Amino acid sequence: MQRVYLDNNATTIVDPRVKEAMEIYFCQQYGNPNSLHQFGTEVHPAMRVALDRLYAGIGAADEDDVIVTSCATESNNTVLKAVYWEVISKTNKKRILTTPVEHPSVSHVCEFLAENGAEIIELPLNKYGIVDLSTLKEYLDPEKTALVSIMWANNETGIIFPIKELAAYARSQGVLFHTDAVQAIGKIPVNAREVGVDYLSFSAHKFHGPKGVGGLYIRQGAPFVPLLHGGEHMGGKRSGTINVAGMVGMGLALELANYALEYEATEVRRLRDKLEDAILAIPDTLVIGKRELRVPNTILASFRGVEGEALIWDLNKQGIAASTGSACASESLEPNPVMVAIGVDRELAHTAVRFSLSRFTTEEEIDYTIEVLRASVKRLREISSTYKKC
Ligand SMILES: Cc1ncc(COP(=O)(O)O)c(CNc2co[nH]c2=O)c1O
Repeated sequence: MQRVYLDNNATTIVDPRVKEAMEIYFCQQYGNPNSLHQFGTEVHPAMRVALDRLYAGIGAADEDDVIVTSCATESNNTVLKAVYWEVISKTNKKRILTTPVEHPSVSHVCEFLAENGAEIIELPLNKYGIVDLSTLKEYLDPEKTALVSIMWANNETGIIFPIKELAAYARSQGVLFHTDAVQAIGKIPVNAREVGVDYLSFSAHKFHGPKGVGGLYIRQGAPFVPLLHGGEHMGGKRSGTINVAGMVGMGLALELANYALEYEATEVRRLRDKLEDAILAIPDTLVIGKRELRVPNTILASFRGVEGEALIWDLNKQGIAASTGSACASESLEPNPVMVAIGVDRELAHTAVRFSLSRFTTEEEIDYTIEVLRASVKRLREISSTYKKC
């Protein structure tokens, strides 16, 4: 049976060139970088190269900070809790403006901060599934707002948010801006200084780097306190012995991902659109978001009358890995929150399936997926208790 991996928004294969670059830091150059002896100091040049790649890869200025974390979840926690300690707990600016479709590593932190005195406002999305500038202007009170936190691209739909104009407005009002760029980096151009954000989170395993390593961009002068204290690593901004192999891998993966942006925008998009067109040719289907307003690799599709979980298990049995947009909750599936937030009817929101490609996806894999998908949907609808051909 052919195996086809179409869940790249969950995690990606490590680029073989990245794996090769990481290998020597396990059994040859394994010293602690903070050690003064040669086993420690010999890894410093590679760390410098990695940091240079990270700065260049996300468009950070020399005076800014880029810290290496364990993952984007840590990066998001770090930003939100730093703003809480440095602004919300010390001033009358108690508000965080965010969206209803953020990743839980933003939304759940906001819920925790709300239990500790923060005021969280979720900005309503427009019919395209994004926050538009007029909405931000309507809700942003600079006297009361500590931070705006809006993701660059949504992990389930791939819908891209207008970060440049939103961040510019927040800055004009003297309000800090954070973007979770996890699903944008490696898919579309990301430049922190160009868009003017104060904080930007990312994660290596989303762009063919290793799992367990992420990063956080901090604009010069942006308020900050560490999430992790206990040592002078990362200039005191993130304590803990540095994951040298992961840092080297993430730096190279980011450089390779940016080299491949043209390929993402053309070939990956072409294969995504080929699959999307085949999905839309199946009766009673829906794809969320206008494709030109999405990152090039993602499809969130609904197949009326077919539970999302049932379809991904059927595909899985035939070697195809996809995921549901919807979060499962015990035996009763929750409707996909993103689809609910952008107004898709709740019945359809139970039928969401996400397909996310990468630069390693082949045309043969897409052709196989189309063939299997057509048959799976047909078969599942024949036994569906809710599907009535419209
Ligand atoms: C937008 C976004 N932010 C943060 C994270 C967390 O990153 P990590 O801590 O480095 O893993 C994810 C992971 N998103 C997904 C993980 O599995 N399916 C997903 O869509 C994400 O999509």
